[in-house]
Amino acid sequence: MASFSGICSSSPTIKPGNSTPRFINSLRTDLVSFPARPKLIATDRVLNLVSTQSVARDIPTELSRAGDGVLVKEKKGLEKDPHALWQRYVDWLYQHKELGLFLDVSRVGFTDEFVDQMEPRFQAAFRAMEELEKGAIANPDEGRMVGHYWLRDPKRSPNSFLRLQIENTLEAVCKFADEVIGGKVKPPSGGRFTHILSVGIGGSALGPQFVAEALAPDNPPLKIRFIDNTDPAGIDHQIAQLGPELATTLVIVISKSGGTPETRNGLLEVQKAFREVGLNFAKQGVAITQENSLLDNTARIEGWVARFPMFDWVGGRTSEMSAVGLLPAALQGIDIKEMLAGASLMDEANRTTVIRNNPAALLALCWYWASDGVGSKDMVVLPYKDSLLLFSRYLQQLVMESLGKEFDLDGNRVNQGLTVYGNKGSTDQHAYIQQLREGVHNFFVTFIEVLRDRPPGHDWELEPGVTCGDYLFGMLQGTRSALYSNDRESLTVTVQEVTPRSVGALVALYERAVGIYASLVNINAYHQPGVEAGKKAAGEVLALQKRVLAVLNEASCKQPVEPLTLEEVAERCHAPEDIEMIYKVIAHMAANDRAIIAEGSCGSPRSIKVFLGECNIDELYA
Ligand SMILES: O=P(O)(O)OC[C@H]1O[C@](O)(CO)[C@@H](O)[C@@H]1O
Repeated sequence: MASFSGICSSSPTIKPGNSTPRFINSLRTDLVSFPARPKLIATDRVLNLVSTQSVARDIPTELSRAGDGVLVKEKKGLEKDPHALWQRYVDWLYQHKELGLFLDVSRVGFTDEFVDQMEPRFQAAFRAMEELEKGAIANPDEGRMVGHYWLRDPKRSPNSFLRLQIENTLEAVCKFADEVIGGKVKPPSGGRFTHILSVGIGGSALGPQFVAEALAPDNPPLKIRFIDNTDPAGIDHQIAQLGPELATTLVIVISKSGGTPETRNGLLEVQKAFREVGLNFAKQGVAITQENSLLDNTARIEGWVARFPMFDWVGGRTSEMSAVGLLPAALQGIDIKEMLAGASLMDEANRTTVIRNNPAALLALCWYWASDGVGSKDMVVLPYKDSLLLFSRYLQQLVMESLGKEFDLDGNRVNQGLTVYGNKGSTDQHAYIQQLREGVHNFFVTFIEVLRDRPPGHDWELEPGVTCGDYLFGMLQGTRSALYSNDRESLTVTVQEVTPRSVGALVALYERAVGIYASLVNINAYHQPGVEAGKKAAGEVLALQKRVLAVLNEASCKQPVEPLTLEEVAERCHAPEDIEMIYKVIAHMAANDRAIIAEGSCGSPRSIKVFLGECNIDELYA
């Protein structure tokens, strides 16, 4: 059995100090400070953003003419003259020849003055990005470097150790994938691995899910399934769908921290399923995680088939080009080197400091304009291609977990963010486009267009001169025009084809746009402190549930059994203030036959008397 323990365990821990990090914060002396929560004052053709805070000295007079503390952004009506609009289209059209990628921002109404006014902020953002790529501590709260750009261009790593880590991991991923596909690494039952069951959540699932949907061939060497939740029925479904092929399934458990509860639960459930049919999980398990995490240690001690590293300096939501995204992709026969090449080319294009030549900066400019730099409008992402269906879901985490922040880098409460949702065109035309065209005006659209309809030689005309793909094209163009004519702004990203290269480029484009936009609005894009609150609260609920169980158990062991009211349970738990949560815990247990409602019903909480079906004496005296 191939062992990759060398890759995962021999690396010394990299301390930020090893790479002479610079603090991005120190760069920000020349950044403007931003309005915390601008009050919007709309006039006929002018929208004034009145800051509750100071604006920087370098805001051009045009913007700050209303006086200190006031940012005035002119919003003219959208250009409707066809000739002027065509000129705008031509003037602003961005093309990346080698990638076959275009970006059209002509249907976003920013003015030349606005671009000029934003110029100093963009230059500061470009400098911050340059420092980040050199190894600065770009995630100051967590004291971490942010290195996902090095994954596709390892020579940009701040030191040779990191470079080697990246290169070795890529080599190991390719070798392992070749050996699995070629049958050298095989399941204990013999034959070949036929399936992947990926267990992970958030950034440890969304990238692999998006890429599988976008790029996996119709008959991949290994078919992939995902467990990305702690929903037992969902987990059972995935395992049931595998059926006897569980014996030829490679289970890849992905977790940067190695301690995410949903992923741990998924792993325990899968291990149970293996035990039940007499399979040895360790012989089919692969871990992708940080060195010495709980998951890493479990995999090492239990002797799993392989372990691959997840680096401290790669965030979950930007991990698609690490082993997290590359291993599942390679096992599905996707050309991961092409994905990396596409991302690298896009990164290179995004290093220019000329806004109009920098596609990520153009995106950030449009986001800022459309949402007033405070997330006042939502971003609707509409790929007109079924295989890109999950792009909007992938972007939802990338953008919202990165930009949705309560405080800016100076500690001001800003409640920033940019809401992302979407599905696909033209399907959504028959769902919510009605509201986009005519209803509440709280969004801008990003169309994702793919020029190639089908592989060459497969197209046919379903009516004279018109193919199925022409309809899709027509729907996209029609929707774009119809929205614009009603003053709904949109931008369009066009790629020639959905290939590993273009998908890599799309991922890199949005990763950089998020980074630049975060600089523009002065927030840390690389941490997620808000997620902790929900996790902590979930832990408290489960702790309360254990107390409830102990109380009910004690009452249920009495002779005769003593059914308790909710008030009695709450009192015996010493948690009268948690009575509502206690009710919910009991209702959930009752729905799952783990508690018995002796009197009353869950619809009338005050009427309930409850006990446990079984008395656990051992627990009582534990
Ligand atoms: O890879 P992990 O550590 O299991 O985390 C999964 C996800 O959970 C989060 O930390 C937020 O809950 C995401 O940022 C991350 O992608």
